Amino acid sequence: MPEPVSNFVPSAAAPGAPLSVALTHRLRGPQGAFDLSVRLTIPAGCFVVLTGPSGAGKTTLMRLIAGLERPGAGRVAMGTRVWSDAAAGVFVPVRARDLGFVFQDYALFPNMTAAAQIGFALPHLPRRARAERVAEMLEIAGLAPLARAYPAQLSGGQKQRLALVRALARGPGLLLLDEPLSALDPETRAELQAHLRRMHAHFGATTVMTSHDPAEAALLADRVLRLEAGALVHTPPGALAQSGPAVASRPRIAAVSLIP
Ligand SMILES: Nc1ncnc2c1ncn2[C@@H]1O[C@H](COP(=O)(O)OP(=O)(O)OP(=O)(O)O)[C@@H](O)[C@H]1O
Repeated sequence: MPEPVSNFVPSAAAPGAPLSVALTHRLRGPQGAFDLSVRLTIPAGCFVVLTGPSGAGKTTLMRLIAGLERPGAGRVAMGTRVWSDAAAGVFVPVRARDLGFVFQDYALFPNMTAAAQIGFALPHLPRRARAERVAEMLEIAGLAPLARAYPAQLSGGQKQRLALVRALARGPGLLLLDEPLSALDPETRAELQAHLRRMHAHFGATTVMTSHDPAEAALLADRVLRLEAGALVHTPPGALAQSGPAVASRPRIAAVSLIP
């Protein structure tokens, strides 16, 4: 049985902010060290899916954007706000960045109810406003009847919907989703894909999601990017459904700008 999905009507998208990344970071893989070297600009409100083989550096790139790791060199900026600039010694800690993130393993607190998990993300709000916001987010996630449930009482799809609204509760400009659907069965995964698109339309956050699934990437993304051995490579339209040629035969590109 498909999970019940909230019947809320998406509002006009609130604009996120453009994300600019120009960084280099040394990775140490099993076959030796290599550079993650990425330059891209993602326009406000754009939904980008990042694909590529295992070990290409997708998760590391997400962590560098989030501020969970410091880039070896280069700069990350969200709109006019510089989040990290290695040369200038700027590094805004993750908690001070206008972003939300969701990872494959939910990262929910096992001892907190669904409502408390969302409330935890809103410490800046007065009690009443926080309770209202929590109720609204539970409604959006289709989890209102499960407000008092603990993660162990939720299905995989419910947990991931909860993780998603928790990440969105503050209305972040940027949403980072690292393999958020890969632990789900195919039916729940399809349901969550539709849910993600609705969330994106509703909240309007600039979104970067990693996925190994080319069909999922094509379905969800405004733009699909492919990372191979630390570098972005061109992906001609239609090429994503096939397995790509070897890295060496692909044109390497120094910069991808998604600004029209
Ligand atoms: N903090 C780090 N410092 C240096 N190297 C790292 C660090 N974290 C991961 N690596 C290495 O960088 C490479 C890329 O790892 P990463 O997890 O980013 O790849 P990925 O594309 O997300 O892979 P997957 O699709 O399997 O999740 C791996 O070889 C890993 O061992």
